[in-house]
Amino acid sequence: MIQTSKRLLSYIKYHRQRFWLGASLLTLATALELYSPMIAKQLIDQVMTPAYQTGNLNGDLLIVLLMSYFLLNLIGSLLRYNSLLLLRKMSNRIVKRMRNDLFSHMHRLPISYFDQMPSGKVVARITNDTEVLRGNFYVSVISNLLSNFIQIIGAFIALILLNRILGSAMLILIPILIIWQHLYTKYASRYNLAMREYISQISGQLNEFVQGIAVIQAFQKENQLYTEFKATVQKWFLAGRKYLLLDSLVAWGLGALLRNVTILLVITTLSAQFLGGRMALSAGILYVFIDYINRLFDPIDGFVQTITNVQQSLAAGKRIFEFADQDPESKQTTPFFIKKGAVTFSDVTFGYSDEHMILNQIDFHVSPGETVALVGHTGSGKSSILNLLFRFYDPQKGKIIIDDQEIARCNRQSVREAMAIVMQDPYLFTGTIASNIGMNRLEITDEMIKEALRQVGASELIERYDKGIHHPVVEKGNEFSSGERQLISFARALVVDPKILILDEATSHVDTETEHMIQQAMDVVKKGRTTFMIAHRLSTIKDADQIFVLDQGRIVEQGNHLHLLEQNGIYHQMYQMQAEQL
Ligand SMILES: Nc1ncnc2c1ncn2[C@@H]1O[C@H](COP(=O)(O)OP(=O)(O)OP(=O)(O)O)[C@@H](O)[C@H]1O
Repeated sequence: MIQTSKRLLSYIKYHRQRFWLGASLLTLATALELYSPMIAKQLIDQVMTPAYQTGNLNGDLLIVLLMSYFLLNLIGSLLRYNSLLLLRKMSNRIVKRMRNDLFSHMHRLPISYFDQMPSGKVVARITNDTEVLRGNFYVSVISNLLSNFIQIIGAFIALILLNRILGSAMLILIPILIIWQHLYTKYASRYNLAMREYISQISGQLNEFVQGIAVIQAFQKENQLYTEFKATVQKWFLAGRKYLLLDSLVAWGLGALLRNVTILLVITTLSAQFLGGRMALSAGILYVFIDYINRLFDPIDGFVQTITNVQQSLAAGKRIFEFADQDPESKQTTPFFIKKGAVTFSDVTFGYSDEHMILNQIDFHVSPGETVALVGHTGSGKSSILNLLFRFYDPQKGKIIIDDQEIARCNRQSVREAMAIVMQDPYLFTGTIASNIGMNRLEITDEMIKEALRQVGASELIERYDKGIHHPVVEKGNEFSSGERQLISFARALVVDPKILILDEATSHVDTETEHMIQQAMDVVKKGRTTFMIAHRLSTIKDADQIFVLDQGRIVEQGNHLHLLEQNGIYHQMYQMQAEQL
């Protein structure tokens, strides 16, 4: 908690001037407002009481005091307004910085982090949690704590100056309030944290629902997901109810009770000070005493809300820092240079977790320009080999060497830049056809993009739209067929002219005609490059120079198509089965 508060406060250092100016204005505003009951006291004791007793009204003094009261409060309001403005500006800037930092941190995290973390939770860290800090912490918490603190101290000093004994006696309120706040904080934080956790789960479920809406509807999973969603909302509701009950009881019920009892005790004590039928103190003092007691309790009531805000902010801060503290991928600086594209896997063993290995002692060598096909039953480890080659993950044991350089020792980005990958389900970004192919790299011109589209046989996409390759792409390219999305991603791979190309099951989801079109595009893209491909249809890999047959994370057969058929093993069986299905 203390650690989180310190870290949250440390962001203020970027906006020191704004903060100190805001805090000083707020202190001044609170102090000025605190002085106003003293003017009211003068008004009662020096103008109204004598006027009643003598029948003469001191008009000049009345005007001076009324004007002073008015001016004091006006200046106080203006100062408070300006200080809040400064603190809000500071808060917006801090959250802007945090969001940018978190975003850039996010894409330095290893892919394995996202395997365990639902995307909704990551989104919630960068949007909701930072928003809590913006609204609650950097404005409400800081300004309330500061002005409440000054108001409480000021009110106590004023009460002691007005009546030393009674004022000092009221210091007894301090331990009572501390115990009260302690108990409240203890129980409220439990429910508060639970509520935030459920909110985070709700946003995770929503995210999953929106992303998978097509599959959900196709498999009529709406009811099941709705039931799960309702259950989480119910948990949030129950935690919220407990929190509300506690909050109402402590914040409002007990607060009002304590305030009224204090006022009653003070009035009783003061009214006992009668001397010969006359009060020993003025009406002004009685008024000012009650006013300061109210001013003492106002921040105390507000304090409970502030504590709620502090807790919400600390919980949000804790989650943000947990995310920010995730170790980013180690950053090697050695640049990776690719000359020919020779790939060697040497005794590679790998698992997504250290306990369970998925690939075992994988050994192979691929010469520059060769086409390699990976085949095997589902879950045999084909995609995992490509994940390692592209350095989405690093192996636990063994080496992956490209052109004499061990990729695990080289800068990840430069390894990835040397290759191009065409994924099973190509992802199109919001932008245009051109930006999805050139990926906003300045060295790639419109002409190069058009040429790439022509080469993969997608000239039609250039002519179809008024804006040509600058036709907008929205919603992950839903407007395009899966074959067209595939062709766009081939053009994306082709335009960077990579030495190594990775094709993940590019033809498994399309019809025969599109497959033929994609097959032709693949032949164009593969030319002159080392290509790794996974294809479930064995007919598409007949021409591969090497075929690796995987079974339970091991290469069990290896060779070209004819060689593997002769071996009469798994490949032969798979080929026969597919031939029978045709
Ligand atoms: N991100 C991941 N985290 C944990 N385990 C994973 C992950 N990705 C894959 N696996 C596991 O690794 C094993 C091999 O998966 P892989 O995707 O490499 O197989 P594959 O041969 O490509 O299968 P398919 O043909 O179905 O795509 C599977 O048992 C799978 O459950």
